Amino acid sequence: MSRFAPEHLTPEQIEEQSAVYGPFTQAVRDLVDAAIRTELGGDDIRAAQAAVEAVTARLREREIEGALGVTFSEDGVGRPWGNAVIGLRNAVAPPLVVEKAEDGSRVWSQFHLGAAYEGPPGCVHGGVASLVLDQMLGQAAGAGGRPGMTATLQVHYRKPTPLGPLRAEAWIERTEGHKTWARGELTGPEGLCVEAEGLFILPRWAREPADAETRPGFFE
Ligand SMILES: CCCCCCCCCC(=O)SCCNC(=O)CCNC(=O)[C@H](O)C(C)(C)COP(=O)(O)OP(=O)(O)OC[C@H]1O[C@@H](n2cnc3c(N)ncnc32)[C@H](O)[C@@H]1OP(=O)(O)O
Repeated sequence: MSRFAPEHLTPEQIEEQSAVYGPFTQAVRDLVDAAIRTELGGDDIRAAQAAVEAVTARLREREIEGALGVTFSEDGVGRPWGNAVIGLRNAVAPPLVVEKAEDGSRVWSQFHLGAAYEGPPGCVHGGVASLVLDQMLGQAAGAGGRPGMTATLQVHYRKPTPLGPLRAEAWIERTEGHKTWARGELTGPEGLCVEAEGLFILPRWAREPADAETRPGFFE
């Protein structure tokens, strides 16, 4: 749990970093998509591999140890840039841009899942649907002032989820002490595909006063 770190950047510095890393990460996503779908072969692919390996070696000249974690500015706004679903700097993330209702009662996102997320032919992998809904339910809990970690997640696959444009929505169902039950759904152009319900718990280390010094801003 050491990767919740304060990093006091000004809004201008954050904007500057987003403007650099956001488009770069999108270019890496495009590379992944192109690598899956290209019909080139042989020498063209060997040349592309050498070019990609050269870029990777250049990037590794200066890198952090381990994962990116979540960094926070003084105003408490977090930057989960390494997150697998919403991370601005994570090319594995679609990424989802999550919107929330002003009163915090719901969150939703419209996004696109392409070839990199395929399970059944032409359809979203079930684990990816579950990944997206886990994040959305967690964000619904957070938006309602009830942040927590996923304790349970039950996923109901109602019909295959087509790759392409999708919408996810989530909300808090009920609360009890440090427990929050959230629900959500993933819909495609033809309607509901996946539903999920989950239990989110504010962990003991984040809620006990004895741990206040080590409590990350993430859970405040
Ligand atoms: C704004 C934020 C937006 C962020 C969105 C993030 C979305 C992404 C979400 C994730 O992917 S989180 C990663 C996946 N989840 C985990 O890795 C969680 C791993 N498990 C834990 O860290 C702890 O087990 C957990 C936080 C779930 C509970 O730890 P606690 O130390 O709080 O447990 P404690 O023993 O104090 O139990 C508190 C209560 O919860 C209950 N409980 C604990 N674990 C449970 C469980 N797994 N299922 C059901 N109930 C559980 C426990 O019985 C008890 O109930 P009672 O108060 O009624 O006695």
